[in-house]
Amino acid sequence: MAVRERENAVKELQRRQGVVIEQAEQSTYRQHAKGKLSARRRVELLLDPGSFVELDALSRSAEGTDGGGGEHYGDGVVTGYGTIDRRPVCVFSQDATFMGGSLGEVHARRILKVMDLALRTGRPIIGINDGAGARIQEGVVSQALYAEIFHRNVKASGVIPQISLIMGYCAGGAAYSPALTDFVVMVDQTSHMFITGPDVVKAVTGEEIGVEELGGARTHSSVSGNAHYLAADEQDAIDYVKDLLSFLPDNNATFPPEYPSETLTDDAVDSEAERRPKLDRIVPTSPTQPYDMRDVIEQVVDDIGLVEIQEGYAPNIVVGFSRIEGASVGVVASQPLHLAGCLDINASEKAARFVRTCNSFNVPVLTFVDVPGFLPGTEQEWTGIIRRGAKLIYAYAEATVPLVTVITRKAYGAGYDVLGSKHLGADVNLAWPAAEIAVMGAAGATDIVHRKKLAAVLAAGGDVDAAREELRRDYEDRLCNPYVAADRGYIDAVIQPSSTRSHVARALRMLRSKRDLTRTERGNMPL
Ligand SMILES: CCCC(=O)SCCNC(=O)CCNC(=O)[C@H](O)C(C)(C)COP(=O)(O)OP(=O)(O)OC[C@H]1O[C@@H](n2cnc3c(N)ncnc32)[C@H](O)[C@@H]1OP(=O)(O)O
Repeated sequence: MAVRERENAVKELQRRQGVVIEQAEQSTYRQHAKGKLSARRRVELLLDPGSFVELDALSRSAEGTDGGGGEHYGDGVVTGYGTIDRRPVCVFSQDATFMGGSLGEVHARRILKVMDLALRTGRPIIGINDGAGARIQEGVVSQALYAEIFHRNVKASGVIPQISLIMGYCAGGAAYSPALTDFVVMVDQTSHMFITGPDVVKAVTGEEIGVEELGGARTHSSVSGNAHYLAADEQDAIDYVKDLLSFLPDNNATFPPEYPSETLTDDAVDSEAERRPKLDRIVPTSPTQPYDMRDVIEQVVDDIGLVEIQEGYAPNIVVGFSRIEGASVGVVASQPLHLAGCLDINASEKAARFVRTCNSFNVPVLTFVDVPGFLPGTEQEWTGIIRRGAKLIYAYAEATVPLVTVITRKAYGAGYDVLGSKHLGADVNLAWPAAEIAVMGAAGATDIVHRKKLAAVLAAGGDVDAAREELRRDYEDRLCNPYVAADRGYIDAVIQPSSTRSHVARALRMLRSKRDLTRTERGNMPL
């Protein structure tokens, strides 16, 4: 190539790059007018400074489908890779200022390409969704390519972490891609997800509802459970994603990163310095008085505390990530502050999904139990507590990551079995001295088991209340304590609450080498 031709070729590249920059500036201006950040700026904030490498920046939408906008690059999406906390990740970010961020052929192929790259290289993928779903002008091609994205989401499920940020509209079938990912983060007031919008809802059902109430971030964080975090603004959403990634490995064949932390000494259990005396006073003496299980968690995990997931949804169970001795741990805890910590459908599904997420990504599960059982009532029975509660049993029973369980107070009935019991495969089970491990509480059990005896006392004109109290005490002493379970090895140790952190830390340290060694395809048959 002659020198002049080469100079012209470089000039043409620079011209095209100039168009991309101009487009980006226009997009920024239009998004700011709506109180939102541009697609590119979001990527910049998410990734380490200067680490973003864009792919397909000069791709163009198929001729005639770009709304007559002339030369336009990128087709309404920014894709590429970079690093977060120096760990490589892949990313895509939809640009709502081009054809509403709708998914046309080139737009979709860019997303598919970066998803494939993430899967091939075993890197997390973060999708920033801000688009109008299938591009109407591209018809079935757009629908088909959405299905290809769903297909990739499923192939990547449990293999690499997939995180969705919703930063605008995510409407129609498009919402199923985030739903297939591990975590969905929404921004208060500016994120909206729905299968059909308010107009269609009104036309079909006659119901009048606004877009915020139908599919806003608050609705999905507290009512539907579709969102895992309600961010105050876009920066908060991005910070939460970074936090999540710090607890997860790059893929299911590796382990989460470890962070510097104070390691407990080997004689930690009796070391005064490592005791957390507040734990000895947290559980109230009355079995019906609530307390905040988060106070217990804070005393056991490292100083970073708990990064909660689905905080506003099914608050009768708390789930989230933390660290112990600098290593990731997933925490599941019944919460006596709500519904007395009963398990219901929403709590069961929330916890089951979280246990499965931890199991996919080699994160040990630490369970705290104060559960009076499953929530009674027709509403729960008719909406499937049997089938949907069983999901939690399934999740624990299939988990192969280290499982450590601490019973702080009640572990009644099926609640005992379901929440990380030894019988479902937990590795280390601990109980506090006042734990009540039994089929049910003392009052209910006394009335059922001693109904005839109490009726006889009544008929004879005796003091029924005194008789009931005596029988209740007898039940508490004989059956409603941690020692019947400890006798049989269902509980490995009854521990003083203040030494819980040391016990848990040492158990997790011992379990670090736990692997699923029972896979039958490696069996050595007697040939
Ligand atoms: C398997 C997947 C199947 C699906 O995705 S089905 C879902 C199909 N999508 C939809 O039903 C959403 C249709 N769009 C809307 O409801 C609204 O545009 C939406 C998302 C609520 C945003 O509303 P606004 O913020 O008021 O914006 P707007 O309506 O003025 O639109 C901005 C520009 O985007 C364009 N646009 C919106 N949705 C589009 C689409 N699906 N395909 C192609 N272009 C689309 C719209 O024409 C407008 O363009 P322009 O700026 O006027 O040139």
